[in-house]
Amino acid sequence: MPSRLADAFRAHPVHLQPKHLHDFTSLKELPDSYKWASDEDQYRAQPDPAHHEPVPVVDLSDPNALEEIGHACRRWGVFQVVNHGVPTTVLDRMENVAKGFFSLPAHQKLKAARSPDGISGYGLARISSFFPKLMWSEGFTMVGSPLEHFQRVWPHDYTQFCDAVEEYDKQMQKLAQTLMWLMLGSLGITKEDLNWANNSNSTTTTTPRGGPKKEVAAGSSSAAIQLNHYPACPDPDRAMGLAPHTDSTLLTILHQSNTSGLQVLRDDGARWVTVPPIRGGLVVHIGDLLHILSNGLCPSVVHRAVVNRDRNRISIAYLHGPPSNVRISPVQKLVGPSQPPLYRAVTWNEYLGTKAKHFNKALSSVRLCAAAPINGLVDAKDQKNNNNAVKVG
Ligand SMILES: O=C(O)CCC(=O)C(=O)O
Ligand SMILES: [Fe+2]
Repeated sequence: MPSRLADAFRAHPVHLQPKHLHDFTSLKELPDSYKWASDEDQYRAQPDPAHHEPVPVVDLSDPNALEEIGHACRRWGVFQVVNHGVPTTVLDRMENVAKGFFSLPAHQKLKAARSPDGISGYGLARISSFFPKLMWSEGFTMVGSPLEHFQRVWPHDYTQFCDAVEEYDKQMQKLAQTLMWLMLGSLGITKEDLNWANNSNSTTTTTPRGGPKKEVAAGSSSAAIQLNHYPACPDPDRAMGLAPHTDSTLLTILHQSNTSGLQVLRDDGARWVTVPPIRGGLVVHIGDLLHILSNGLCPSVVHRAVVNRDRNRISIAYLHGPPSNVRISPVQKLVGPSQPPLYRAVTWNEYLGTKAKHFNKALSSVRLCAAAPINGLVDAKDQKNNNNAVKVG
């Protein structure tokens, strides 16, 4: 089993490479390879109902924040946070890094291409290989320092971009820890209940730009930063920005630019609900590992990104996971004679490998008990014959 996050996909190389990406800006019509139609009807971009109950917004400075987070975690698996302490300037600076990178000509971006079995770099969404059609997006993943990639792309002014990422990472680490303990606290779980979490304060993703690689302290949590770009699309109703999925994290903190596109699945798969961008606000998703840790009490939210006709969209996901050596299993406190453990123990790396192999069936593949809730998702390849497949709209 790989012990470093960066090695999680070694055994599962992807065959769709960045060279398969089109130059989106030159396309005046949607090519067939991007048309999600007929067989993929369930995944077609559809408007969501205007008056659906909105995704909860939690003000972290509100004395009721813990209670509201508890409610959102159990009922939604997603919420937005405001007054979270991360300065808007830090978010804006990071958004500018993403905009700067994605607006480069294709040959420049390809200098930072992700290798087939690697985790970091520029490329198509990894989940693309599970679908017969391509997604209208491009991404850049950072695990560890982006220094090498940035030097290749911006040989003269990479430092300002590295600095923005480093500051973003620092702020997100802090917020992720705060949110994690609020989410767990709302379930009655304390630091004493998770021995691995006691010394996991010093987390690190990126390293200082010029300096030596920071050693990751034993017990420190791991993370990745994912930049996503969804260019304006000539036929948004037939395209898909990012197909429905759950995140393989404990939790994900998502910053979205001021263009909407993120949707979460609600009402047992009946409806997609848009998560509107809030200036300075951040979206928090529960990932599969927190779902496992909570013994199924908190759903890992199924979400997707749709695209727009006239506007580019950027999103930045901070993917927060446990220390790579830690086995995540349902917390003892939440297990009892009437609540048997629903999942077996997995490390983050092991789970990422499972996800790379089984995609939306990964959670059920680590399930111990038939009663464990799964979120109604099925692999696109199985959809034709499956009556319980997600219905959109
Ligand atoms: O762009 C978005 O809104 C969603 C991004 C996302 O789900 C991801 O990066 O995992
Ligand atoms: Fe996601």
